[in-house]
Formats: sequence, structure tokens, C-alpha cells
Amino acid sequence: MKSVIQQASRIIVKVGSSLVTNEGRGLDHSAIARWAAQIASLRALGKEVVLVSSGAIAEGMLRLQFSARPTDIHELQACAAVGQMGLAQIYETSFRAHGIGTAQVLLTHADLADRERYLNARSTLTTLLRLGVVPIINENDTVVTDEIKFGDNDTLGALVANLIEADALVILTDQRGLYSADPRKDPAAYLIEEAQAGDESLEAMAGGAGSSIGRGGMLTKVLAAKRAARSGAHTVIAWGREEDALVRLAQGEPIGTQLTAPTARLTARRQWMVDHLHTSGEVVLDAGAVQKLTQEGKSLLPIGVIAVNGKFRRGEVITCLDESGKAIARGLTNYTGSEVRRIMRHSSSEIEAILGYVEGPELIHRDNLVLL
Ligand SMILES: Nc1ncnc2c1ncn2[C@@H]1O[C@H](COP(=O)(O)OP(=O)(O)O)[C@@H](O)[C@H]1O
Ligand SMILES: N[C@@H](CCC(=O)OP(=O)(O)O)C(=O)O
Repeated sequence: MKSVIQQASRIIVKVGSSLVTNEGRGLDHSAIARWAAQIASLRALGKEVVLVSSGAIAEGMLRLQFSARPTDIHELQACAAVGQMGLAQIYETSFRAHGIGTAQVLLTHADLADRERYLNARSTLTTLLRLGVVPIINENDTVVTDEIKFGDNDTLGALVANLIEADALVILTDQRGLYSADPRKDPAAYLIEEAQAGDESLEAMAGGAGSSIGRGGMLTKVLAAKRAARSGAHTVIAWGREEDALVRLAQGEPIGTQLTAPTARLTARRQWMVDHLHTSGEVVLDAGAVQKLTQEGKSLLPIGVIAVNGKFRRGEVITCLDESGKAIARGLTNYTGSEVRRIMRHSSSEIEAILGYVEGPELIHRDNLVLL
């Protein structure tokens, strides 16, 4: 068996609280420096990497001199806000040593459920990757209460994998992978080397967190793999202190537990788009635009739109019709219905003059477009 990471070009790496904070004793600077070095090697292989890192609360607890995890939600939020400064600082320094810039991105689950914010987060992250930056993501703990109680970045990692259609999610934790039972409790537990993401028998094997600092345990990791698989991303769960784990995975060595996605990436995305049956609006295209979309695999530009039906917001799914009224494609719109009415039949270079801003030269980018 070869690791799926060898073929993956866009990878989400999630490092858990139990790892990054070395069981709660502040941030483990040398471990973080080693992951940064490995990610730099992955980048040199041409892979794009997004890091989802926990550890803000644990670092904040240390800085604010809490000896135990506070139970008061607002004290937890204060810890997260203080500790996030430490996290950002250490990642920036560690990646700088390899000539790589980092960006701090704080997200909530609600951000990713909102179509417009979803599209904005997606565009920002893909732009950062294009600019050669490593985005460092954490939950925006200041504004949420539910997530902070459960403290689960595994789910966030999967949501980000769906968001930017990553090929793989690597969850680094304090165990060598998923075992048949919690190895802290069952000495006979054995490592599961490979399984299909979403296989329900895995959920029964996975227990809660074993350490005092980790929260979600294995169950959130198994569920994250199931979620990541919805957009076709494979998941690997591995021990974060395994020597050069990320680099060896990229060389094809199977390490930890590999949970493969049953559906291919593009099929999964198409399915998601086609499932949005209730599209909010329609645009009618001229023959030239129909040709570009259906024959040449191009994006839809406003110049090819001749009419708009219905109301829709940025980020919603709209249907593209040809002049006879036949639906030919569906996709996520970069502009609202009223904006499209103003920019249709115009070239993309005129968008700024008409609207005063540009969300992108395309009305629907080809990555967000499915032909019917
Ligand atoms: N089947 C299992 N296999 C491996 N670890 C398990 C299993 N069930 C429960 N665990 C526990 O999950 C813990 C990892 O989860 P957690 O502490 O939340 O880590 P992280 O902070 O990396 O998210 C392990 O230390 C282990 O005790
Ligand atoms: N966002 C918080 C907690 C997230 C968290 O601990 O998640 P996990 O690593 O999945 O146990 C933090 O940075 O401390």
C-alpha cells in the first residue's frame, strides 16, 4: 500500500492540542519547528499545504497562569485570545526560517455554513496558496461558545478540506493512528492501517480524548475523515512525533491509519453542486458563452450573459441557460443578481468602473461550475 499523500497536491495538516502543547506545558517550540521544516519540504515538492493548528487555549492558560483549564466560557475565550498570539508568533518564526510566509485565519463553523462567507474564505485561502503563503487556521474562539466547549479542530480541518477541495487531510495526534480500541485503556488494541472513510465500524472503535488537554479524541477524527470524504479528500491519522512523518508520507510510505474516500474528488464536488436543486436564480447566456463553457471548459464571464432571472446572493448556486431556455450548467456565483444585471454584456475589465469593486473577473469560476 502506498500513502495517498504521495499523489496529493493540496493537503490540510491538522495538529492537535495534545501535540502542539506537549500535554499542556506551553507550546512545544522544537516540535513546531520540525513540522515547519517538513511542510517546507512538501512545498519544495510542489504541494500546497494549509495548517490547522490547535493550542491557543493551552498557551493562553500558561500565559495567564491558570493551573487548570477554566470552566468559565469567557475565561476560556480570554485564554484562546491570548494564546493565539503565541501560536501566530511561533509559526511565523518557524516558517520564516525556511523563507515561507504565514497567514493567520480564524474561522467558525458558522462562517463555513454561510454561502457568502464560504466563498470569501475559499477565495482568500486559495489566493494565499497561490501567493506561496502557508495559512495557519484555528477556530475563532472569541465569538463562539459551542465549539469552545468541545474544542474540536478535527471537524474544522475537514470543513477546510471540503472548502478548498483538498486532496487529503492529515491529522497529527499523540497516537500512532486509529486503534481497534483506545490504546490507553486496552493494551491489546491494534493499529488499523487502512479502512474506508465513513465505515461505521470505525466509530465504535474510537473513544474520547485520552489526555487532559485534548478534547475530541478519536471519534472526532473518524467523523472528520467521513466529512472530508464528502468532497473526495482522503484522511491519514498519524503520530505527530513520528520522525519526518509528513515527508515520508509524501514519499508514499504508509504511516498511521489511512482512511480513503470512496468517491473521486471531482465526482463528489459535482454531486454536491447538482444536489443543489433549488437554485436561487438563472442567467441566460449568448451562444459564444455556451460554446466557451461546454466545448472549451472555460469560466463564465459577465460579457456572455444576456439576461438574469430571479434574486440571488454571492455564493449561491445559479443555473445557466442557453438562449432556448435549456439548462446547461450550474455554479456558484461571484456576484449578486442585481450586480449581474449591471455588469452583464460588459467585459470583466469594466467591472470595477461599474460596481466600484471586483470580486473576480469571472461570474462563475470554472472550478465552481458543473456542466449538466
Ligand atoms: N481507538 C482509538 N485509537 C487511538 N486513540 C484513541 C482511540 N480512542 C480514543 N483514543 C484517544 O484519543 C486521543 C487523541 O485525541 P485528542 O486527545 O483529542 O487529541 P488531539 O488533541 O490531537 O485532537 C488519544 O490520546 C487516545 O487516548
Ligand atoms: N481552538 C482551540 C481548541 C481546539 C482543540 O483543542 O481541538 P483538538 O486539537 O481537536 O483537540 C485552541 O486552539 O486551543
